[in-house]
Amino acid sequence: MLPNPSQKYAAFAPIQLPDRQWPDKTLTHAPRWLSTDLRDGNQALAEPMDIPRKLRFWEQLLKCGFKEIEVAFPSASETDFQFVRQLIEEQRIPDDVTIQVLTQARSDLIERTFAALDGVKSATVHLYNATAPLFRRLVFRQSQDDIIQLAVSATRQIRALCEANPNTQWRYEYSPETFCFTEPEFALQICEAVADVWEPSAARPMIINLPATVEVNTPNVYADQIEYFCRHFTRRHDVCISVHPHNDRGSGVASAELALLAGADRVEGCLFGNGERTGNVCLVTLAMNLYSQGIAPQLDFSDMKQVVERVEQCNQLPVHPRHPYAGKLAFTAFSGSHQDAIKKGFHAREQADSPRWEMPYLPVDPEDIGCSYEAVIRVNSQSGKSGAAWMLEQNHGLVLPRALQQDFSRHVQAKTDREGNEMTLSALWQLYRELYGPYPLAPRQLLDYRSESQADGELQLSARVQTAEGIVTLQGKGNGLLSAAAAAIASRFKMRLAIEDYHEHTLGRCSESRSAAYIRCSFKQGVSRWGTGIDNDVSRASLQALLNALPDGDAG
Ligand SMILES: CC(=O)SCCNC(=O)CCNC(=O)[C@H](O)C(C)(C)COP(=O)(O)OP(=O)(O)OC[C@H]1O[C@@H](n2cnc3c(N)ncnc32)[C@H](O)[C@@H]1OP(=O)(O)O
Ligand SMILES: CC(C)C(=O)C(=O)O
Ligand SMILES: [Mg+2]
Repeated sequence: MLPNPSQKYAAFAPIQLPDRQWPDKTLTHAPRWLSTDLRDGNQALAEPMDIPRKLRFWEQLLKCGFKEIEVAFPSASETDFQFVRQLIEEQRIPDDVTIQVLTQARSDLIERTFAALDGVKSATVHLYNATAPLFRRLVFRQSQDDIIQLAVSATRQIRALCEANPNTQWRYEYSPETFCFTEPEFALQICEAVADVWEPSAARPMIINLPATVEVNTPNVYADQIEYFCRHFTRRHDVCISVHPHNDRGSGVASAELALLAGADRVEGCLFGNGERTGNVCLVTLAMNLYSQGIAPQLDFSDMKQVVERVEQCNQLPVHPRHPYAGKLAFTAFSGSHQDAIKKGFHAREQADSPRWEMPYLPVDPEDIGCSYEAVIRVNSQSGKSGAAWMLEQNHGLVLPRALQQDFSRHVQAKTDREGNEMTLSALWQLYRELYGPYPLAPRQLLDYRSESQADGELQLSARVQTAEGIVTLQGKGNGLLSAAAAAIASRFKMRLAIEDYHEHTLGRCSESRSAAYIRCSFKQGVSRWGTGIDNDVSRASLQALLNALPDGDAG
């Protein structure tokens, strides 16, 4: 890279608009959406879609609720042409959906475009030509007047062809391609000239699409350009102003949002930001951003995973795991403090009587877009006590006491740090059972027990326990079941122990629920250990928890 890049790259001169209004506006409703996945998205693929792939994508777009879909550049290829024919001839276009097709301002290409559209009920014909100084000078080698003439005469031809086919409801879209680095006055001038030919009205709909063909500015500059255009365009109230941001600087979404504040009515883009170079603006992100602010986006992503799968299949490109709302990791927290806050958020939500979503770190409820809470918290060496506790609670119903969470977390931390891996749920559960029970077959498995109240108010316990050496019988007395059991263990296994902590809860909500018991015992030299027992009977669960808290072997 250059030590002084200014020798090579000139900074863009921002537009002068000191009385700009857009910074004080807020978004209150969804814009009109146009998906250009089958055109701008498609033209950016190494292997453009064949007709079956295009059809699958088309069905997906309908399912998501798109009402305007740019389906092809019919004069570009036989595939694109035939795709449009197939949609029309097989009557695949719902009455409330308008297809759009793109053409250059070249007479033969316009003819071919109309041939593709023959017999369609309604369609938008989209004409583009680049207007920026660099393109006028380098690509077209034409003056401003020549460039205006190119657009005007193509519009005349399009109008005539529309009028020659009155059975179709026609809409016309004009894009001064490269708008975002065209002189604002010239962009206005060419759009005025084109609109003078089309004569837009309610009966003759027109869309002026102002693309950020290559994103060259910060989004506020694009917003200024849009506001300037909207304020000065003579026929503003007769046209729909559309934006078409690309993402070269990574701010396509911000550009679209600020452009909407600045007066745009419509956004063109692609699902998950596919499109030329770094992509078109991502329509999923834009829609979900509105949704997260309580605004119905008029697009449906209730089954986000399915949409991702279908789009990946059609585009043959992966959706990034960190893609907003849709990536595999979009709702996942590995880090301890995030997990702790999310776990508290979910607990608070269970108690809350308001539907309001108030969740640390999660801007929307994953359930709304068909994602389970399973992937929300995952455990590795960056995780704290809450992560592992959450996974056990969600998947095994165990609500660990805080001190047990801390104890377990130390073991999880040591293991994940040592192995450098994420810990799966099954590995986590296995570690938990190894440390605390409940085992399928514990080293000391309670078989049965009897307890009797004594005249002195104490309880006499007799319990049979299966050990590796065979069945042993424990006998002890205490002022309750657990103290009797502790006395019995102390005498049978020759260990000193004291019960320091005891917790129990039911697993699940029905009356046949099982119980989980957690016990912490201290042994000599300050050693303490936890055990967990699960049983249909709470007393058996407690006794087993106590047995599971004992150290291996007979030495205490
Ligand atoms: C920003 C965008 O996404 S714009 C859309 C871009 N999409 C595509 O290009 C995909 C489909 N395109 C194609 O298949 C081909 O480019 C075609 C069929 C349209 C045209 O192919 P060709 O006739 O071989 O021309 P080519 O693609 O090289 O186009 C360049 C010529 O078109 C001219 N041109 C470029 N854009 C336009 C336009 N919008 N209107 C009129 N002429 C144009 C160029 O100045 C150049 O003219 P020249 O040959 O006299 O120098
Ligand atoms: C054809 C136009 C709208 C385009 O795709 C662009 O400018 O990016
Ligand atoms: Mg584009």
